[in-house]
Amino acid sequence: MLKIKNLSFSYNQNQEEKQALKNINLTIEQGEFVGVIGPSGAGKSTFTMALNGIVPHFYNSGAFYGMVYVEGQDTVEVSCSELSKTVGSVLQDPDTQIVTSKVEDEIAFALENKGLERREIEERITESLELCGISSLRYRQTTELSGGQMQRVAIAAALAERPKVLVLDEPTSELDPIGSMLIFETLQKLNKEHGMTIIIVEQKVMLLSQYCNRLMVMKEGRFLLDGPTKQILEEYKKLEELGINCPRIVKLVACLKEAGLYKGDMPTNIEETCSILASL
Ligand SMILES: Nc1ncnc2c1ncn2[C@@H]1O[C@H](COP(=O)(O)OP(=O)(O)OP(=O)(O)O)[C@@H](O)[C@H]1O
Repeated sequence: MLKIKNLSFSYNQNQEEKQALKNINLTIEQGEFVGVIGPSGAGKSTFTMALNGIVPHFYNSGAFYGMVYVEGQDTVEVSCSELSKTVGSVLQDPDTQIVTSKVEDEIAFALENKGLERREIEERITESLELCGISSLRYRQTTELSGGQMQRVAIAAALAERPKVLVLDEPTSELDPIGSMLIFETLQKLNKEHGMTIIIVEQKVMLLSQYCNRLMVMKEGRFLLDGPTKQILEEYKKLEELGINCPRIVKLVACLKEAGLYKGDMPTNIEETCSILASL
């Protein structure tokens, strides 16, 4: 479980510096699959970094107020490496995350540091590469990888650690639609079968609608909307005002609602939309 109390953060101690996070209070239960959206500069990356301890540990010239508890651990009290046993992270820029020269070494790196046996490490490398659809990259040099391949290697490395909580910051930004869907399918499997808590910042709202059970909408350091996915999609007018491009299925059903032709729930996927259309 993640519990955040009165969290505020600015990157600079300067009082006039704009706060990147402003008095955030929320709880995320174990097993939730949470999508975070919001315009550029809203504070999404800063929020993810507050969950894995990068904020405040790597930004110690900043001003951090409040508390973030991850599975009962206070992120200020516990080091990032200790926290990483519970929280896996996929950063926005995989270049900054990848530290070894060969893909399989990248996956093995944290596992070796944890002192796992060679056989266990082998199993986890094979499994996580398969889950991310990149088994063929196992013996490749990391410097030869495309941006999308790097993203998948970073995700595979995080998954191999089997964290209770996985925080991902735009992990599909360099992937095509099929590659992006494959990542979401993998995350869904881990969420459903292993109860992994997933918090993902993502621009592709359609994917979030399909896979997340909760959506949180951020602007200027605050969460303006937070609730079950369907409920947040009902707020399509506010989403558009915030500059968030709603999925086409939401736009279509919104037109039906406004024309008085449909009064039910907002769909979250194509199948639900088709049955709404068929019922008309
Ligand atoms: N290293 C930093 N030093 C100073 N200010 C920063 C730093 N990183 C981010 N900020 C500021 O903090 C605020 C929140 O930025 P953040 O990157 O968290 O937003 P975001 O929603 O993730 O944006 P994007 O979608 O563009 O990645 C912005 O005003 C940004 O300029």
